[in-house]
Amino acid sequence: MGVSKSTQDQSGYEYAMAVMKMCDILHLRHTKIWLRPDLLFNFTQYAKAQEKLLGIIHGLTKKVIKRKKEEFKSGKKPSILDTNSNSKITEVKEISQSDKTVVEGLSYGQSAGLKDDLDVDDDVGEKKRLAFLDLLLEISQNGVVITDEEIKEQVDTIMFEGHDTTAAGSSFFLSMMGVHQHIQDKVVEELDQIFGDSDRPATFQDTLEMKYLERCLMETLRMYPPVPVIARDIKEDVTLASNGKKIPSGATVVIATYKLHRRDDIYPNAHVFNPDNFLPEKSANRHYYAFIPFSAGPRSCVGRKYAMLKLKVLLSTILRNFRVYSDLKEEDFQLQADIILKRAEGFKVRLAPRKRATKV
Ligand code: HEM
Repeated sequence: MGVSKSTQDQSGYEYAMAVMKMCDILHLRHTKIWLRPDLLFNFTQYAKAQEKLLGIIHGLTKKVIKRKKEEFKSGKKPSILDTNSNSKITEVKEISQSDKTVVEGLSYGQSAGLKDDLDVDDDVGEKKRLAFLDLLLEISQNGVVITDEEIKEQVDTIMFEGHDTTAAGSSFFLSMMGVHQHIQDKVVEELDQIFGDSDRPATFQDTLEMKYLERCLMETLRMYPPVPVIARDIKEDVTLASNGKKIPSGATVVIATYKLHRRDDIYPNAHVFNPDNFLPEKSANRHYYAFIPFSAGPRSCVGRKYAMLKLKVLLSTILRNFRVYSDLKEEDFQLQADIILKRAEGFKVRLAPRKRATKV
């Protein structure tokens, strides 16, 4: 949003907690059918709690926008994101090769040569970009009709989508590292090769070298997609190319990413955590839509490149400093990953400070 850290207070934490509690209420309404009609829901304690939580959530968004607007009016320059790959990590650089765009190190396992709607060709080279909120405010000043309410909704969307999914993804990743110690060894080895004894912050270039960590991350997103189902309302009749069956307009189609990612015909031993599923040669032979943690098509995740980048920086920083342990055993996991996960109330992951290999 282009709001510097020094201006942030506890509100970021309160925001995240409020979103978490709000999600609990939403999930409750999924499972407790009588809570679904607003008429009944409004009489419960949850309705009151919801009002309070939404006040916190929308309150922060409003505060951030207000502060930005004041900066705008006072003539303060908007935040420019530096895309210099050797300094801050802010932008993904795409490299154009012949007629197709190759996103180096960021293919997410999808088949080579195929592009999704977001892989646009004009996104080449180093660019100066505005932070998201600065951009919205700037276009609203330049005659584009976008109301304050619309800006608020966009900011709400990005703030929610951006933190909940990455939090889930990084938790699952660390859980996998704790359970699969030998895989963690390999990630740590790669990080030691990249960073040696240095404790400098990771750069964009470093993230491109985190090939094995990236494979582990993609394997985590395969087995435990933070968004396990997506759905679409069908606006016109659709005939499926695969079997000629017709889906009528008005139907809701639910796509279970979680189930798709567990298909043994696509991923042999699909219930086993195996980062090699994302070796380039394996990914190349898979259907483009066989791996869709970020969904696909025009409404797929706009933050996916940012998410992969930030996750790599976050997770590499943790694993450079800590060893992750779990109270679950790898054998248990490999046998029945999901049953164990469901049963594993109080499943703990421990972090222990780690000495750099090169220091020993
Ligand atoms: C591991 C991290 C993430 C995962 C797994 C993820 C997953 C998804 C999925 C599956 C969708 C599409 C839902 C659908 O098709 O109905 C989506 C949409 C979206 N995501 Fe993400 N996301 C992640 C991170 C982020 C981040 C970091 C941001 C923003 C900074 C973000 C912003 C959005 C937005 C704005 C949409 C809605 C796009 C639209 O409706 O056109 N996401 N995300």
